[in-house]
Amino acid sequence: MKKTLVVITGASSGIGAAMAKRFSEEGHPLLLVARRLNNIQALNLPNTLCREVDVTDRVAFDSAIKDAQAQYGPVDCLINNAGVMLLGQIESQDPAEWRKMFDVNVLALMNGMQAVLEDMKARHSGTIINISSIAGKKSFANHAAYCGTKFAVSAITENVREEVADSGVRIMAICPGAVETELLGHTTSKEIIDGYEAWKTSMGGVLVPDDIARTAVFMYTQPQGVNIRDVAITATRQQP
Ligand SMILES: NC(=O)C1=CN([C@@H]2O[C@H](COP(=O)(O)OP(=O)(O)OC[C@H]3O[C@@H](n4cnc5c(N)ncnc54)[C@H](OP(=O)(O)O)[C@@H]3O)[C@@H](O)[C@H]2O)C=CC1
Ligand SMILES: O=CCS(=O)(=O)O
Repeated sequence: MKKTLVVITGASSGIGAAMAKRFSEEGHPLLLVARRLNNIQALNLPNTLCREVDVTDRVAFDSAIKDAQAQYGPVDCLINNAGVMLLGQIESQDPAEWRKMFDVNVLALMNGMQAVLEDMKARHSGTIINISSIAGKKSFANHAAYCGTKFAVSAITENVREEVADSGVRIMAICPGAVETELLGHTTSKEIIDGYEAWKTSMGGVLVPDDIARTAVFMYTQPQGVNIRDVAITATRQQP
């Protein structure tokens, strides 16, 4: 059977890059988007359109999806993975940091959902996987704004799931705990980064991106009539 188009945002590193490799191994044509075009091109995956897109640019995001559909047919799976984590305390954090997190983690994710949902509903098929976080289920030190974005992602995912369930379209969330990626590197407080690294060491290491990639493939490859709504996945030794 012909494999269908999978779109992955934030595929230039970490979890997104790992998912790109896994879905490509499954034989899917891909649209990979991120700002670092070199990184996604360097994955060198077959049947893959790589586009330099800032997901907060709705027009550019839509246009990349249209181009991929012209080449590979309808989007059967959209993975909204692009995200930023700028840890800090509300009393002292630069508001530009939380604005950026809400723009990328929440508003761009909604843009992505809107770009593909109408067509998926009309076809009575399709899957959207939103990458939320364990920080979308509970609070963590220095995570107030980030948790706000991920609680929003989880809430939007569940709400839209109900809205489109009757059409046969699946909406899923994956909520990872700490994963070894570049994510922490954008936080501006060295003290917070050091504390987070010490926490990771204290649990003997964390998940690797492929742990999440395998999870996404497992969820997606269930029959269309089966929707694994929400998966929380953490290192066994992660306590909170
Ligand atoms: N690592 C972890 O511990 C956890 C991560 N997550 C979530 O997983 C997702 C992936 O993060 P992870 O792999 O860890 O981190 P990385 O920093 O390695 O990857 C983040 C990805 O998002 C992309 N991105 C960021 N901003 C934009 C933008 N404006 N437009 C397009 N792409 C963008 C980056 O690409 P580029 O810079 O090239 O644009 C990059 O590919 C995020 O949503 C994160 O919140 C959830 C729980 C745990
Ligand atoms: O999303 C990030 C993972 S954690 O910091 O909440 O564990």
